[in-house]
Amino acid sequence: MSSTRVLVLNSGSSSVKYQLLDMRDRGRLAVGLVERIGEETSRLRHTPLHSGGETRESAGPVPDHEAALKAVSAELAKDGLGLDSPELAAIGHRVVHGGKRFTEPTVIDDTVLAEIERLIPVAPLHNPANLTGIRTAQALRPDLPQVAVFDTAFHTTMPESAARYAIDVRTADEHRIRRYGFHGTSHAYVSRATAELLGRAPEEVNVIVLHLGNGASASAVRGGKCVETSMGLTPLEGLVMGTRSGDLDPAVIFHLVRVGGMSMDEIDTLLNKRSGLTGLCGDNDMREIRRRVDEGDERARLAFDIYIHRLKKYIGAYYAVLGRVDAVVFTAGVGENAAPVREAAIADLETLGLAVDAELNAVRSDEARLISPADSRVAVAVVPTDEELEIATQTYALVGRDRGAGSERVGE
Ligand SMILES: Nc1ncnc2c1ncn2[C@@H]1O[C@H](COP(=O)(O)OP(=O)(O)O)[C@@H](O)[C@H]1O
Ligand SMILES: CC(=O)OP(=O)(O)O
Ligand SMILES: [Mg+2]
Repeated sequence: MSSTRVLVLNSGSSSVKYQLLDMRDRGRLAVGLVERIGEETSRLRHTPLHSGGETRESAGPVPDHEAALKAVSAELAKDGLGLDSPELAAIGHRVVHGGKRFTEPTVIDDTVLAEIERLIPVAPLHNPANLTGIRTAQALRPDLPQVAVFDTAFHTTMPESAARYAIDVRTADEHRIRRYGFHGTSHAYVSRATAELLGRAPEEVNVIVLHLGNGASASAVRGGKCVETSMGLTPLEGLVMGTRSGDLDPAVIFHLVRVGGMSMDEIDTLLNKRSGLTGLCGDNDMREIRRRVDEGDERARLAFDIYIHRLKKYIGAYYAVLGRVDAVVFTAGVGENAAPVREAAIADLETLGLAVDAELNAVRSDEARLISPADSRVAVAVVPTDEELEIATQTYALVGRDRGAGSERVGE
């Protein structure tokens, strides 16, 4: 029997998203999500697509990522898709921080694990969850290749002028302080899919990608290569996010220590978990914020305005970086679903050739689509991201290459 299936695990700080795909047709056999890991109210949602089966939901505490993965494994087994299947070729993992070293998908061994662990201080919300996902999967299937696909990889093409902070070079080099960028798998997939939507080759088009999920980042992609992105050493820099502040005068931190008497850990928590939309108005979900705005809630209105103001600044900046822009594209939970965010971010940018058609913008769809008027100089688009498909594709390509032609024949 040939092994053509890939399980993809996207372990976030408090969730695990997963997909099982058959790489012969890149079809999804099962998809699911474990949310609110570590809380009393954890929830698992599993859909066995291969059998057209109903979505199954279960609630109850899932204490950590190891327990989450075991629960996922049990759900898959119920559909005969368990991790023990000989049809499984590999497990692909999203790993958020790969530092400077990992520019390509990588088969995980002890050295790779050690490097992901070394990078925990610069991705404290993400790399520990990624590591637990990998270790638990290794324990369940020690014989199977596990592949890491790094969020940072796509951004390694950024020129030094964009990647370096203007601080003392020796200090920066000693501590490997530079801008790495994140969500790269999404930026790569979406920029390519945008070129396809425009009917042009990726090498020909310049795109500004706005990945607006819970974490949010923008990138400027010239001819298929990233030249600038908004996240930096860590996923804290840049846009206003669900719970993260994004850009900030670094002196705010000195002030909070010296005048506010706060510890570094308290400030870390403040900026990563109690800031952004949550910090501004108490909610991080854009649906809830829009509902409150529509009811006339002033705090929610200000939070929304600050979110949009930052987004607009980045659109303008990346327009200038690229010089010529073919498309501005919205993706991820907010970008794909929140029409008011798209409308407000593009409003009053006609002089840049940017506009949104209200009717097209109001359409709800899972398809990649244009939302700019037909005569627009620059396309504005919504392109759903698919990090899991991209990770599966990269994982399968790598494992197929590594196994070589000979091993395929064994046992067939
Ligand atoms: N219909 C919707 N309208 C507005 N915002 C939405 C909608 N659906 C999802 N979102 C937003 O998308 C966010 C999650 O995006 P997602 O890309 O899944 O994030 P992550 O991968 O970081 O968990 C939610 O916090 C919510 O704000
Ligand atoms: C890197 C990052 O911010 O990821 P996420 O949006 O999944 O939190
Ligand atoms: Mg995401």
